[in-house]
Amino acid sequence: MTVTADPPPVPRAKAPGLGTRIARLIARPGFQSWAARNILTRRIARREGAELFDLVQGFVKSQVLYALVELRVLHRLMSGPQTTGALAQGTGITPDRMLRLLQAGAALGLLKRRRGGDFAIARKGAALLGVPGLEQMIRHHDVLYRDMADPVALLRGEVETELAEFWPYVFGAQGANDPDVTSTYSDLMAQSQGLVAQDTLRAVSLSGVRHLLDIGGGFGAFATAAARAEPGMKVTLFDLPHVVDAARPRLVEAGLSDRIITAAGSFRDDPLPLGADAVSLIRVLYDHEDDTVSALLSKTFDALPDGGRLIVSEPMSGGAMPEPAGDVYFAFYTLAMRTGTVRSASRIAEMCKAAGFDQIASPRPARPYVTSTLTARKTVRSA
Ligand SMILES: C[S@@+](CC[C@H](N)C(=O)[O-])C[C@H]1O[C@@H](n2cnc3c(N)ncnc32)[C@H](O)[C@@H]1O
Repeated sequence: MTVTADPPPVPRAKAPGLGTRIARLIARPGFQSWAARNILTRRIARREGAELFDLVQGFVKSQVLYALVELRVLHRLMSGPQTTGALAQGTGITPDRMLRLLQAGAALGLLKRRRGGDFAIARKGAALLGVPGLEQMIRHHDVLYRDMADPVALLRGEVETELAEFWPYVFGAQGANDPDVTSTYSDLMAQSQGLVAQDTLRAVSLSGVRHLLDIGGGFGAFATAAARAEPGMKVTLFDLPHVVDAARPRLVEAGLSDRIITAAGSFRDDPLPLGADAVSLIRVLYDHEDDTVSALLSKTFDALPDGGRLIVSEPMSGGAMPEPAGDVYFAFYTLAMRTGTVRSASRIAEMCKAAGFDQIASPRPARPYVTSTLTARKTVRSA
């Protein structure tokens, strides 16, 4: 961890506003101990104290979760309640240390400690196993964890992050030609895509669309879900050559290869396929810097006919109303990727407007940690 000299003090406001005066009062240790005892404030003080401690121990919780997943404790409990000794077997972990992990898992609500001292799966633990891609996501966090070991250095841009190598396609079509690499990232993406597709299709109607162009469509999970939702609609899946090669057999397997055609290319360097009256960009923009996004939105605008629709779906920043998934997890994830960023719906709307789109709408997301959506239209104004 970098040893950081204290940054220079900021000038103290001579006539601070009410918010600052209250904050100065709350920050006094004497006030804190008074508030913890006072009958009117003690409930709030205790709740905030517990919330603060939760923030402090956040990384320990994540690492406990990682160990539970890595040791397949949740899976093993799906066969029924187990003793600590049975769960320690074959893990290389002594029973007393396994008990520590199990106690932690129970404290996190993933397991239940039973009266006899053995452990059972809890509802939340079972739900974790039922979310597609969640275990894989947790397991690849060893990389993010290392990248964030020194968050100040990460913010200063001094860390050669591993995530940047894990997702090399973001550096352009050239970096993505290793089939092993593209298949690793696309598997992880495809696992979580079902949920994203579900929430996107709930938030956005594709009714009336004849032909959808899914740019950066990965293995085709969204294309597949969209084609099933709109049986009369044709879909073109556009992505980098190796990704498209991997998507094709999946589309055949889904029995949709006649309605979903693939087009290989880079949206940076190649023209977009023409003929679609709607374009979807699902988890594509947040991988890229503003210049690339602006160029892509302009290209998309040009490729659409009058009245054409644009659908953007990805985790977003809360903007003026910061939000935990977008402004904590995804903001730092994209920082570790060293390209791209999460943007608020209003920032994406601004960029869409600059590209020529109008009728921009962003429905309230049902699960902002899964995705948020924005829609826009191309309206050609007669001179
Ligand atoms: C984060 S993934 C999202 C994939 C899919 N839409 C999903 O939500 O699962 C971003 C996708 O954009 C594709 N992509 C990245 N750069 C691209 C480029 N220059 N041209 C075309 N596709 C690109 C990647 O190959 C990848 O499939």
